[in-house]
Amino acid sequence: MTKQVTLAKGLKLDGVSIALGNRILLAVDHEAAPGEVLTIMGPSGSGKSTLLAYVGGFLDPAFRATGRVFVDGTELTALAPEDRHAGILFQDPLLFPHMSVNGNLLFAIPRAVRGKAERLSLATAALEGVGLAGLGERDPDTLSGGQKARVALARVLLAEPRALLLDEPFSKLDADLRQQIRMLVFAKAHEKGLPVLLVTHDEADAEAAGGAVLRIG
Ligand SMILES: Nc1ncnc2c1ncn2[C@@H]1O[C@H](COP(=O)(O)OP(=O)(O)OP(=O)(O)O)[C@@H](O)[C@H]1O
Repeated sequence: MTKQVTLAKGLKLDGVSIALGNRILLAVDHEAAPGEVLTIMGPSGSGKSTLLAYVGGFLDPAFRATGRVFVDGTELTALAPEDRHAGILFQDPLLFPHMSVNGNLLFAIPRAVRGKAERLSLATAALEGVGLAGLGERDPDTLSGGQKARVALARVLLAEPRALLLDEPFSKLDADLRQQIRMLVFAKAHEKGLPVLLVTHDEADAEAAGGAVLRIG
């Protein structure tokens, strides 16, 4: 019989186990509240990115995974990857270089938002929300590292994610900037009630995140 899941809001990793060949890479069971950052730490190769891939629906077929992942009571693992709406940030902001900042932002807005003016106003508000008002026409290559990270955050939020999956997104930023950007990311997640899975090697990130720390490996 299927186990009942009682968590109504937030993220639940329900008996998640991932194996590579005959080796169990990781086994986790955890719940995180909406807006809570669940930090995942562990040595290189312990499976941190693999866990994010399982949640997001892009796990390489070389792995065997079992267990269920819920966000706000919806089982993500029962949905196709494109229906999971996981917002992902990597080390690199991965902005589209051939589009302006606004182009990058407009690209992320769901197609259900049809009006051109409405789309532009959402993009403008998102840019303002990350402290970059007025930079919409800029080419991403002309932005600083911190500004690129802010655009990447605005873009991921515009896609209306159910949860944020962060794979060492602050690791290329220097200390001051790192602190600014991570506080901005955590504040936005909290404001929008988004659960967050944060992969990091940095204890200061985990401390700033303020939530539980899952140590694997
Ligand atoms: N496509 C794949 N096929 C086979 N093995 C893989 C594949 N992708 C990753 N691995 C292996 O799975 C293990 C977990 O990798 P993963 O990238 O999740 O580790 P990680 O904890 O995120 O490491 P790091 O901190 O170095 O980023 C590693 O041993 C890695 O070599």
